[in-house]
Amino acid sequence: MKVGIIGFGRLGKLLTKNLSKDATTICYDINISKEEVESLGSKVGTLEEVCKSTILILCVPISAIESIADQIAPLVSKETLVVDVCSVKIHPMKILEEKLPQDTQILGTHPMFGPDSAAKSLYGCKIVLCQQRVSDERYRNIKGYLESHGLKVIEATADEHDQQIANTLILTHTIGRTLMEMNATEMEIDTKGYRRLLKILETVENDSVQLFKDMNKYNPHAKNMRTSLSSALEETLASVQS
Ligand SMILES: O=C(O)C(=O)C[C@]1(C(=O)O)C=C[C@@H](O)C=C1
Repeated sequence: MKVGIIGFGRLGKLLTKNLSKDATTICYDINISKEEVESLGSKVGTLEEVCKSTILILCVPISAIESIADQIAPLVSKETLVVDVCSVKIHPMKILEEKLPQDTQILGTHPMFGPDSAAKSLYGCKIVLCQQRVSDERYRNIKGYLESHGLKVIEATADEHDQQIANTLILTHTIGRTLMEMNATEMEIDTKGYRRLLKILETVENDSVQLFKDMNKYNPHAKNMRTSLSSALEETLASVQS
């Protein structure tokens, strides 16, 4: 089995490192270091070459999915299963369904881990699968592979995913970015609770502003979460002023 990976950013590197232990992998990005790819057990390929893989994983920013779909549409073979790993699910799956040839299979996934939370191992990490345009057999094989590596598979529709992730991941990143904006840092006189609050930064501060903007922009449930967060904060602040 050959796995192609488009996008050699933070998540692309993590997936390359882990998948290369079990499969032949091939990576493509506009700017890519041959040495770094090879150090992870993979090799660099052209866009045409990665598109011929059995499984093609798109590790690109959410806002780049549309242009990547346009680029790969004429190149993917009928046998290729295209997998997206975006932090939102309705948007990329809709785009891929519209843009890719009808007989190309598509699997929506959201690995709920990254280089910070899964630096040592993927064991026990969660991944969401949205079985929308993929055969039962392929879906079962992928689910089995993930579970055999200790991953906890959560099956959901794209809408269920986006609703819950708005109130979990996006809320966390919003609070984390707010703490960063306040320059919150360890102090001599602080508490265990405060240190626990700062822990949020460990999974947020290394992620790009682009990811934060995209996860908000492309999740139709994010606005509701932001509205309830902001009114809850107002209520809380108002309660100490009265
Ligand atoms: O572990 C990390 O590096 C992450 O930032 C992963 C993280 C998170 O914030 O927990 C970030 C984006 C995702 O789509 C899922 C998980």
